[in-house]
Amino acid sequence: MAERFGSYQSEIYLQGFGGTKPEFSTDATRLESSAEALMEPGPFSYVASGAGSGSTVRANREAFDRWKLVPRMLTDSTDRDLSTSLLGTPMPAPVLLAPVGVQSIVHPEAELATARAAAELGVPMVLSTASSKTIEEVAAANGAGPRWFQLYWPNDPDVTASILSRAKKAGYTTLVVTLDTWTLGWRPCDLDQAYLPFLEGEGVAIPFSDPAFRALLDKTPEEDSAAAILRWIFMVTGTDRTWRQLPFLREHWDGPIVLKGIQHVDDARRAADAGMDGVIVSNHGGRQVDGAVAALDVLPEIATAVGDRIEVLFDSGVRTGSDVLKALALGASAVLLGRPYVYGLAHGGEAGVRHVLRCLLADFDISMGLSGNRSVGQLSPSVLRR
Ligand SMILES: Cc1cc2nc3c(=O)[nH]c(=O)nc-3n(C[C@H](O)[C@H](O)[C@H](O)COP(=O)(O)O)c2cc1C
Ligand SMILES: CC(C)CC(=O)C(=O)O
Repeated sequence: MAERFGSYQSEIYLQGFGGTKPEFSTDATRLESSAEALMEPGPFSYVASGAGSGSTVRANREAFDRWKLVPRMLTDSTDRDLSTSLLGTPMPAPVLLAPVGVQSIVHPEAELATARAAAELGVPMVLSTASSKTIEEVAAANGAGPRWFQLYWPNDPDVTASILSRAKKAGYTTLVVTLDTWTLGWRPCDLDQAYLPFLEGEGVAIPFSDPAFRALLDKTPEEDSAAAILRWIFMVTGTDRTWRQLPFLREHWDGPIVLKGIQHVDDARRAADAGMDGVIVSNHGGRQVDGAVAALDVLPEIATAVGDRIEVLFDSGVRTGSDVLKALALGASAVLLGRPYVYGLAHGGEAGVRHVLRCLLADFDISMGLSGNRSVGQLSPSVLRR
């Protein structure tokens, strides 16, 4: 029988029997509110806010609320199996940790804490290029855990090749290339505080430890960090990377490649035609284009168009076990979790991330069973009503 994540519920109730409440809330929304009280205003609003008026952040949630599950009874879903395998990565459940950069603004152990929590549960983490720790440090913390690497694509081929070869050597198996953030979105909450983590020297551990990047600088990052930071920002922003350059990534990465930030069905088709192995349907958690369509609203058409050719993953707005079920039923093969685990990190480092993951997996496990579903492969739009 597969691991029963739902047993976390009994664990919490049994502790309650002895008078002990869980250390952190089991609810993603309440965890966000308590994180606000814990964190400095700059870092909190950097994590929580979105682009412009926040309409896409809200749309991501509203899209989930429009779909309802229709539970079935007496289906004997006791012996359910949540496990799956994606692009060669075996997973205990169809859930990954989304790439989130600059985690040192949230907790001093940053991505190391996240990597340990993910490894303990066997949940793959996707390490961001904008990480506060190096590729190698995070791999060591993640140990035998599954790990993927997310690329913010530098316009210098030597730097790109060097970063990819470090990731490969350190055991990251799948490459996620983020396409939607070639410049930062218009984010009034951060602008009003003039808060940008990069400018405070956060999120540059990977370039600063990279020999190819360092070779380009007149002074080392230790001698002149401001110049090195600006050089890096200019290298990873701009529009000169297009579909035509994708073969370069294929030449320098021999594992699966997934394009993140796909929102139009024609871009998904183009990714499949270009020989990519998957796409992540995502609007970056509403952080880039204010007014962009909810990611869940474009998932079904993309899954229908390319789901038989490449893997279709999903993120933006996942908060509960039912959300995972809904995204899978609408065609995703797995979902990525963003902000909620960052709030877990803020509350309790590794233990906080572990708690958030265990809550999501327990909720998913229980919601699968109670709605009469035994395995993730069995989910289809027929379990939903709009
Ligand atoms: C603070 C923060 C930093 C992020 N950093 C990255 C990043 O470095 N690379 C990336 O591809 N996506 C990044 N994302 C986007 C996430 O990978 C993901 O798409 C998004 O958070 C999903 O939405 P959710 O937060 O509603 O779950 C970041 C998101 C947040 C909140
Ligand atoms: C360091 C940033 C570029 C991370 C990011 O993707 C974001 O803030 O949305």
